Amino acid sequence: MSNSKFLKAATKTDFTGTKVATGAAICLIAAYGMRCYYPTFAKIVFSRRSKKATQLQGGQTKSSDKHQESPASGSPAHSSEPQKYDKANPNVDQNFYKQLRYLIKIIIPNICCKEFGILSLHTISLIIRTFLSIYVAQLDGSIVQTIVQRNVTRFVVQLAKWILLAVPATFINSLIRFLESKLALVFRTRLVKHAYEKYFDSQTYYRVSNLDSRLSNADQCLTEDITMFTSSLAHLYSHLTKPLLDVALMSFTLYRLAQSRGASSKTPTIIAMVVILITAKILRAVSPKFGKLVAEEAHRKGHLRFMHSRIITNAEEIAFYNGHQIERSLLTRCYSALVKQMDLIFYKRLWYIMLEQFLMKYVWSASGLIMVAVPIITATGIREDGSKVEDDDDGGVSERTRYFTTARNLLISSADAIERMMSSYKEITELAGYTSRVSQMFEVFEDVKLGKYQRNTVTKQKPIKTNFERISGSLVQKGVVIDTESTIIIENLPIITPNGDIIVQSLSLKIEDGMHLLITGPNGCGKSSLFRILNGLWPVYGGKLCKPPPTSMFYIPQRPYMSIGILRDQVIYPDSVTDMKAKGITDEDLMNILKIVHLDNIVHREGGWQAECDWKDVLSGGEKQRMGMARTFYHRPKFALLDECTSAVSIDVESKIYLSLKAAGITLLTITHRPTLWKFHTHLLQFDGEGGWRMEELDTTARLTLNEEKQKLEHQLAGMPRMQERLRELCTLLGEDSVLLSSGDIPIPSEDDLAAYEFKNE
Ligand SMILES: Nc1ncnc2c1ncn2[C@@H]1O[C@H](COP(=O)(O)OP(=O)(O)OP(=O)(O)O)[C@@H](O)[C@H]1O
Repeated sequence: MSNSKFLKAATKTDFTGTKVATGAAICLIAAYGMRCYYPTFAKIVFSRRSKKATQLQGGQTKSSDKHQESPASGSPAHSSEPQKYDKANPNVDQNFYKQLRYLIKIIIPNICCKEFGILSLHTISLIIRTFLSIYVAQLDGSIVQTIVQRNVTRFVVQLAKWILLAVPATFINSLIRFLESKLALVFRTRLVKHAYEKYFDSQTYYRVSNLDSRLSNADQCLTEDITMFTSSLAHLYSHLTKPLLDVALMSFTLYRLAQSRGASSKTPTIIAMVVILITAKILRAVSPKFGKLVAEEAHRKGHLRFMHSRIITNAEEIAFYNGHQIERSLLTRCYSALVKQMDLIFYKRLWYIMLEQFLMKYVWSASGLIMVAVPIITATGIREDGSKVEDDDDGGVSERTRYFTTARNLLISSADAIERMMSSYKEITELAGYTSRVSQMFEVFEDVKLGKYQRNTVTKQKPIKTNFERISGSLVQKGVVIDTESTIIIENLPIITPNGDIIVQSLSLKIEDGMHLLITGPNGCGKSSLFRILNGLWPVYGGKLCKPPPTSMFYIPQRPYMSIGILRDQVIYPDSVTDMKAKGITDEDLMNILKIVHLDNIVHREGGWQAECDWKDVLSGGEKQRMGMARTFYHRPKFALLDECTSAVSIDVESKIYLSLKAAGITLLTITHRPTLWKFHTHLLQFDGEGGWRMEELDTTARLTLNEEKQKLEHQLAGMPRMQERLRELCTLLGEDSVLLSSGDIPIPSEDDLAAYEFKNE
C-alpha cells in the first residue's frame, strides 16, 4: 500500500475506506471469538448446507432438475444427450467429504511422501507471507508517523527497511504460485498413476466400456477430470488457507492494537457478526448447485470428445459411406448440449456473483463504516488494565495516524481474506463436482474388477433362474473358473451377453491338446462370445470352466490390432524388445516367421525393422491379418483362438499358414465360414443360432460331399424365380395358361434343364 494511497484514504471516504470498515468488522469479530466464529462460519458454509439441502429437497432439487433437463428436453439435442452414468448429486455434504478423504488418501499416502513435503512447504510459505503482510502494515504505519513527525532520518531508515522487505515478499509471492502449480502437478501424477494401475488391472479398460454402462467416457475422466480435480484442490488449499491465516493473525494483531489504544469494540463486533451471519445465510440459500452443474458439463465435454474420437477411428468407413452430414449433425448436437450446459452455468454465475459482490462489498462496507467509527469515537485513552495511553508532544496526532494506517492496512487485508473465503464456496461446490466424477470413476473400476456390472439396457430374453440369478437387475456370477495345464473343459456353461441375453443356455465340451476344433454357426449365434468367455473378458455366470492360463492361449481377431511403434513391435506384440531378447528370439527368427505368412517383403518395403509408421493404414487388410498370424508363430501358444482371422488372406497362403500352425504343435480353435479350412480340424462345434449346439468328430470328406450337394441345390433353386417369371411372360404372349403356374407345383429343374435354358436364352 503506497503512502499516497493512504493519504487519499485518510482524507476522504472512498471505496478503499469502506474496505477498511469492512475489515474492521471482520477483524474485531475474529479478535473476540476466533474459536467460536470460524467453526460457525465453516458450519454455515459447509455442513448446514447439506442439512438445508435435505429440507429443501423438494423445491430446490426440482428447480435444479428443471435446469438439468432443459438443454435436452424437446430439443434436437435430446437424442445426442450423453447417458447419465450416475444419479448422484454432487453436493458439499457427507458424501463429498467421504469421497474427498478417499482421494486425498491416494494423493497423500503418508507424511513421508513428496506430496506432503510440497504441501508443508506451501503452508510454510503462506504463513511467512501472512507475517510479512503484518510487518509491512506496521512498517507502513511507522513511515506515515515519521512523515507526520517530519523526522527525515527515521523516514529514510524505515523506507530502506521497506525496500529491503520487498525482496523476500516478492519471492514468497512467486514461490506460493510456483508451489501451488507444483502441488497440483504432483497430486495429478499420483492420481493418474493410481488410475492407470486400476484401469489396466484385470482387463478393466475392456470391462468398463463393454460390460458396464456407468462410465461412457473413461478417457475424459482419466485426463480432464483428474486434472481439474487436482488443480481445483491445490488452488482451493491456498485460496482457503491463506485467508484463514490472514484473518487469524491479523485480527489478533489488530485486537492487540485496539486494546493498546483503550478503544471499545463490543457493540461493533455484535453488529458485524449479525451482518456476516445474515450474508452467509442468504448466499447459502440462493447458491446454485455448482457441483452438479460442473459435473454435468464435464460429462458433456467427455461425450463430445468421445464423438470426435469415433470419427477419427472410423474416418475411412464414414468417408466411403459419405456419412459426413449425419456425423456433423451428431457432433453439432453434442456441442449444442455442451453449450447449453455452459450457458446455464454462466447465467447462474452472473446472478450469484452479482449478489455476492453486492453483499460482500457494499453491505459489508456500509456496516464497516460503523465499525471503524465506533473505536475512534469511543476511545477513552485508558487501557483494559487501567493504565493510561501515553501520547507524544504533538497531542497524539502522529501516534493516532500510525495506529490508523497500520489498522487500515490490516483491515484491508483481512477484508480481502474474508471475501476470498466466502467466494471460495462456489469453488468448493465445483470441487465437489470433480471429486464426485473422479471418485465414481474409481468406484466403477473397483466394481468391474469384482465383476459387479451395471447396464442400462433392457434384456430381450428372460434369464433362467436355475443357472444364474439377478440381484437388483444385475446378473450374479455363480460360475466356477479353474486354471488347468493343457485342457479346456467346459461344463454347463451359459453364454450370456453383457445385456443379459442368453445366447446358449448350457454348453459342455472338452478340448485336449492336439484336438483341432472348428466352430461354425449362423451370425450372432455366440461363436466369438465363447472366445470372450475363454479369454476371461466376459463373466462366467454359471457352470464350470477349466482353462489354461492366458499365456497359453492366443486370440487373433478378424481385424488385428496394430500397435504404435516400429515394424518389429508389430510382430512381437504385446511383447517388448526386452521380452523378445529374454526369449532368445532374433530378427532373423522374426524374418523366418514373416516368411511363413508371406509377409517378409514388407521388411524391405517399409525400410527395415526400425521403420515406424501408422501400421493400421500402411498395411492392407490381408497384410494385417497375416501379421496377426505371424504373432501366433512368435508366441507359440498351446491354443490359438482364430476368429475368422484369415478371411482376407488368399486360400493358398491360408492353407500354408494352417499347416505350419499344426506343425508347430499349436491346437486350433477356428471360427470360419470357409470350407477350405475344414480339413485342418478334427472336431466340430456347431451352434444352431437358437441356443442349441452339437459337438462331434469332423468327417471332412462327408461334410464336403454334403456341402457340394448343398451348393448344387442352391444353384438350381437360384434359377427358379427367373424361370417362373419367363413362363409367365410366355403365357401372356401366347394367351395361354400353364398348369404349373396355376397349381404352384413346379418341379425342381435338373442341371441339364438349367443348362439348356441358359443356352437357349443366350
Ligand atoms: N458387448 C456386447 N454387448 C451386448 N451384446 C453383445 C456384445 N457383444 C456381442 N453381443 C451379442 O452377442 C451375440 C453373439 O455375438 P457373437 O459376436 O458371439 O456372434 P458370432 O456368432 O461370433 O457372430 P458372427 O459370425 O457374425 O461373428 C450377438 O447377438 C451380439 O449382439
